[in-house]
Order: sequence, then structure tokens, then C-alpha cells
Amino acid sequence: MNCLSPSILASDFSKLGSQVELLDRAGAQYVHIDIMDGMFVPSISMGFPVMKSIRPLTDRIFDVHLMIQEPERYINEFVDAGADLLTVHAEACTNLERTIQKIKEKGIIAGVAIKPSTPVEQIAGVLKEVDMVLVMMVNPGFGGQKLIPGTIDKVWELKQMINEMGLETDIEVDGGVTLDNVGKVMDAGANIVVAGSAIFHGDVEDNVRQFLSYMSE
Ligand SMILES: O=C(CO)[C@@H](O)[C@H](O)COP(=O)(O)O
Ligand SMILES: [Fe+2]
Repeated sequence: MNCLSPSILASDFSKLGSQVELLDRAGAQYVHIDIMDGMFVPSISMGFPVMKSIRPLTDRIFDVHLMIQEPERYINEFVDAGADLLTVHAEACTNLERTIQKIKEKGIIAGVAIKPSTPVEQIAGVLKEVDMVLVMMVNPGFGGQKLIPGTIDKVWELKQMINEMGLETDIEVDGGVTLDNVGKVMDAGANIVVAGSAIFHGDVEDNVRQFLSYMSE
């Protein structure tokens, strides 16, 4: 199934609650929550209190993208804060297999993410264990960047690998996705689309609807 996951990093934080309600009303299936620790990536974004405060506002899937070093330290806390889907970076884990196992033991959806410079082969060993692979289309750390064209080939490559292994793993693309390039990334094999700055400008509800109608074609 194709799903849209608007990234609230690009939202107006002074009215975060009403913006999340708006995403829900417009039909976005996921809410993408970027967690940055100032170590794995240079920036610091938000944490448990923010997640807890918006959790009662929607039943949509909380798609939590952990850009933090050694994420295994905080899995329990993110689940308690309302995560439905936890994605950890392959580059950030001391023991990737154990981290994924720990997420799955909590009964939620498990994802693994790779940076643009990380080859898909690096996650071949955990593909059978995860529900989703997040392919970064920009270097993680900031919203509003331009999609790096070579990353689309990585999505193709990953899709092929998933098919060859007889799996049905979801592929999420994150960073620089707009209405102009969403067709290309979906043709390459992505079925979950993160969009931040392309959603949070002008009429947010209308932007969500435009993405959704494009993605259902
Ligand atoms: O994880 C990240 C950035 O590190 C993303 O989720 C961005 O927040 C997406 O924003 P846009 O590139 O769509 O503006
Ligand atoms: Fe993200």
C-alpha cells in the first residue's frame, strides 16, 4: 500500500497540535517524526515530551525516524511516547541485529535507514528482519534540501534485492521529495513517501491531498 508520511520537522511548531490534526483530516496515513541528537547529525530536533503531547490528537501511524547514536538505549522510551514504527540508522547502531530485535520484541514496526553514502548491501543481512527500509535521499540532519539524484538508483537496487529475496519489505524515501519527483521515486519502488517542506507551506491540507491523489494513480 502507498502511504504518505508528512514530516512535522517542517511544520510551524507554534501550532504543532492543529497541524497534526490537519494532516489527519487530510488523510495522511503516517506522521513522520524526526529525532536528532546533535551527535549522529549536527542538529537537535525534538524528543519524548513533544511526541507525548501530540499522541492523543491522532490515531495515524507515528513513524519515528531516529537520527541518534546508539538508538538501542532509548527504544522503550520511544515506544512509551507513542511510536508505532521505529527506524534506526544502520550507521548508528553498535549491533544492528540486536537493536532491530529489541524493537520487534516491543510489538511495533521495525525499520532500518541508510544514508546516501551507505550501500544497500550493508543492510542485506537484516532485510529479512525488518518491515521497512528508509532510503535517505539527502544527507540526514536538515529538512528543505534537494534530492540527490543518485539515490533513486539505490531505491531501484534495493527493490530488486527485496524481490530476489522473495520479501515484501516497504521502502520509504525521505528527503527532498516533491510533487515533481514523487512519481520517479515511486516508479523506482518506494511505497512510503516522506515529505516535509513540500507539505508545510501554503495550504497544508491541499498539499497533502495533492500528494495522496498523485500517489494513488
Ligand atoms: O529526516 C529528515 C532530514 O534529516 C527528513 O525527514 C526531512 O525532515 C524531510 O524534509 P524535506 O526534505 O521533505 O523538507
Ligand atoms: Fe526523516
